[in-house]
Amino acid sequence: MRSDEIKLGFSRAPHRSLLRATGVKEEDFDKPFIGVANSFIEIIPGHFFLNKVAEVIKEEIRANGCVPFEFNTIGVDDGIAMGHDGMLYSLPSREIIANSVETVMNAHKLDAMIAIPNCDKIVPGMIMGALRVNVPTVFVSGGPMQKGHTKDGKPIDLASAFEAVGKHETGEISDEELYDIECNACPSGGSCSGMFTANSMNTLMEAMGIALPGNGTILALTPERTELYKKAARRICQIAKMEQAEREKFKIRNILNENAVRNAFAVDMAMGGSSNTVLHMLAIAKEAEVDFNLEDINTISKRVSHIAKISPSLSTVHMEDINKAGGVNAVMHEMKKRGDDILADNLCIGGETLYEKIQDAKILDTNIIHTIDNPYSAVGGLAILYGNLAEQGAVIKTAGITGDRVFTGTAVCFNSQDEAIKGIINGKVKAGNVVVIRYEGPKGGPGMQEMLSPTSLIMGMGLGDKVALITDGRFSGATRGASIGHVSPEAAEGGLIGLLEDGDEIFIDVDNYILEAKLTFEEIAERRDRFKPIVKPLTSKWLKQYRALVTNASSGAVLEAE
Ligand SMILES: CC(C)(O)[C@@H](O)C(=O)O
Ligand SMILES: [Mg+2]
Repeated sequence: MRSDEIKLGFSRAPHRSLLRATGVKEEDFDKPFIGVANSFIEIIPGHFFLNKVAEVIKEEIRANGCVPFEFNTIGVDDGIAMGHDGMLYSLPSREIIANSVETVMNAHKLDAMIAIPNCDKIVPGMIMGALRVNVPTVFVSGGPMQKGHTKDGKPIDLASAFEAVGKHETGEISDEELYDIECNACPSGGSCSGMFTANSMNTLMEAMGIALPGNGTILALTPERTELYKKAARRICQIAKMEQAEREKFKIRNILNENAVRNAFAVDMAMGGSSNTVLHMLAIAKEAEVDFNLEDINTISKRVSHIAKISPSLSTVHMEDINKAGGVNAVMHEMKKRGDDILADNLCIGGETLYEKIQDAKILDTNIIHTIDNPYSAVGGLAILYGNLAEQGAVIKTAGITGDRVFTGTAVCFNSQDEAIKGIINGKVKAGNVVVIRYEGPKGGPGMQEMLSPTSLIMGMGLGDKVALITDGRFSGATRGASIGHVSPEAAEGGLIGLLEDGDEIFIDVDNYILEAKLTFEEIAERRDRFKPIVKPLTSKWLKQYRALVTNASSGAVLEAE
């Protein structure tokens, strides 16, 4: 056992002494030590109950002959950090989480891990940490939130709350209506109810085979979810007690391989996942040492049909509806009917292969999960655009476009999200504009802010199908409309987005993957000569460290040190 390093021999008497102080009994020294990577934190609705979840899991681990050691990571609630400089810390928190998991698991030589994430950055952070540690690992997320309802019964969620701010701004809704939405959009604990970033990542874990079926869709705080926690705990114990050769198969790098990464993107396409999945999956692929690049996404997108539309792309459908309609297994079973190359067969943490896992799954409601011959679209819900404005790529969630897929507009430039919010509210943005928000990339922000406030204001103010938005920052999973993010290279590293001026003509063609500024070589060269990138003043030591090490979005905004 890996934990023999801290358990065996006379030289480890002090180590055992310390372990005894934590409650380890004589008979426990023969058992596998399981790290329980939890993310209990009181300020996130998807996490405030995870202390109780960990208790259930630890009890099951003890009952199954292993010894649990719980530790916790931090988390940022993107919704609460939204629209102010708190969001600068959101993406960087992914690195702290990855580093925390690596630190605790490796410092104490634990044998296996069960990870309990839920919201946006906690999921990829824990996966990245787990990949560095590379022991058998089962993921089981806290679970999604129920959808909410207004007083008159209309389904709502967090996206409705953000868009309501724009509607209130234009006078379309009253103070009372805004208050009704505020009080009812988030009716329970869990990760916000739509296919936002958290639930997208929790769903992709099923496709990658690192979590058991139901992980993406079974509601939090339900008996069904508690069963899933227990099942996951039993499974990690089963694996931890296997003979070494058998156990080896379930080390996370043997499960989360190239096939798993490709399967994750395929499911993402079929279900219209958050644009943030691109950033996180690229970072995960890098950590797993899998050869996967941004360009590969369009190849997958062309092959996969979009068959499940969920909020924010379809405001009436939420994760609980997908669960009732058969869950992610039913989606995968249906997707596979389009061809053998849609999903690769691959070992899953439950012990079966992906094909075995989905073979009996059925769609129970074809209004919610469409059949393969009746897709929402024949291509997937995400696309990567290229052109002089995005030589290394930019991301758009095609599933969320409400207006034209070809758009020519004139640029209105803002050098930060704050400037953009003020500009939009003050009527600086008009139909036919392309809103440019720059210096919000991983380095420029720093931290690549998620911009649900500007995109929701645009939707809420009725400009959704009349303007486009491009940024080197990123969006929320709750963002809709022609919003193009992750523009790389970013302004802070000299990308053309930094050279744009008000009035420039910008051309977007989603189906041909184009994002271009209509500028001549001479114009660009002349502007580059007088270009001086803005460096935002920073007081935070952590954000300074982050800015020094972070790479751009086209490589997942990972930290790189020599
Ligand atoms: C606050 C949200 C909606 O959770 C957002 O963080 C996302 O990325 O989806
Ligand atoms: Mg987010």
